[in-house]
Amino acid sequence: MMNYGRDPAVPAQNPAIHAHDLTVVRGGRTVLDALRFDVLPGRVTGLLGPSGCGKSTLMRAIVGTQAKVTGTLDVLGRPAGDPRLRPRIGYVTQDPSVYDDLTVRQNLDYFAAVLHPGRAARTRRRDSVTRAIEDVDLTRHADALAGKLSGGQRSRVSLAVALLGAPELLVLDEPTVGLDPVLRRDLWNLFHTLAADRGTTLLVSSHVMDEAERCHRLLLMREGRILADGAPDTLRERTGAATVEAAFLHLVDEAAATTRPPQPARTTTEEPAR
Ligand SMILES: Nc1ncnc2c1ncn2[C@@H]1O[C@H](COP(=O)(O)OP(=O)(O)OP(=O)(O)O)[C@@H](O)[C@H]1O
Repeated sequence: MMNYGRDPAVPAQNPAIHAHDLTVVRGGRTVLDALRFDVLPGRVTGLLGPSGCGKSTLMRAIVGTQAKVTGTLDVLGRPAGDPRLRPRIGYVTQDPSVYDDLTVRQNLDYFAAVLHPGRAARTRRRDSVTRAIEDVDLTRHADALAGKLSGGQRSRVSLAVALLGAPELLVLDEPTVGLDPVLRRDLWNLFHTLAADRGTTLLVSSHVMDEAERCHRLLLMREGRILADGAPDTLRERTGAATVEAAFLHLVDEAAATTRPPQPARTTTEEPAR
């Protein structure tokens, strides 16, 4: 793995996520292979790589829902999966987790009641529901049934659920898939607002490389390994590439060149192919 070191613009802080030798085996296959990286607090970190490279598995490990995780994985200063982390982390999977027969507000009311139960928390629940709906720009649709919303709107309801408890860490698995360019831009603006105004740490996965340019920091993944981490500018400068996509391809070629096994010498005693 190539580590480009700390971004000089970022002060030394305890990482929000620290991984060392992080390995995950699924169905007998090593899906994450000895990963080592830090995610800085209060920043938007993009987890980028092609489909199947292990992004969702890594996110599941971070939020504590993945089995067969070995090595070190600390999240907000505690081992991943520690029950005390649950209210501090918001996680949005690729499939929106909303009830179609409830309105947007009813969906959020339900999850808020799980998060902050009891009569005494009523005002807090109402305020956090209203704020979460505003955050994802669904105020106009608050009373619409979730089942009648578009795919993009439904995924924003899921995001609103994750925002309810004002989590310190937001883990978002491909949140912009299927969204039109305007919504994608608005969501990225929201991510930056959350980081800047609330100090939230965001880890956002995508397989669309142009989204990389919107992140403070990047973790570039391929085939269960981290190819590089660093700020987009640093990655571009280090590889001499004009875009993060070109930098990624450069790093893929570089990694292939260093790991390619020596070619066996051709001999004349080989049996001819039939
Ligand atoms: N239960 C399983 N058993 C064996 N292999 C699995 C299992 N689940 C996932 N995998 C494999 O693990 C690898 C990583 O999957 P993962 O879902 O983490 O990738 P991803 O980068 O999130 O992909 P996508 O963007 O398509 O969701 C894939 O190659 C997948 O085939």
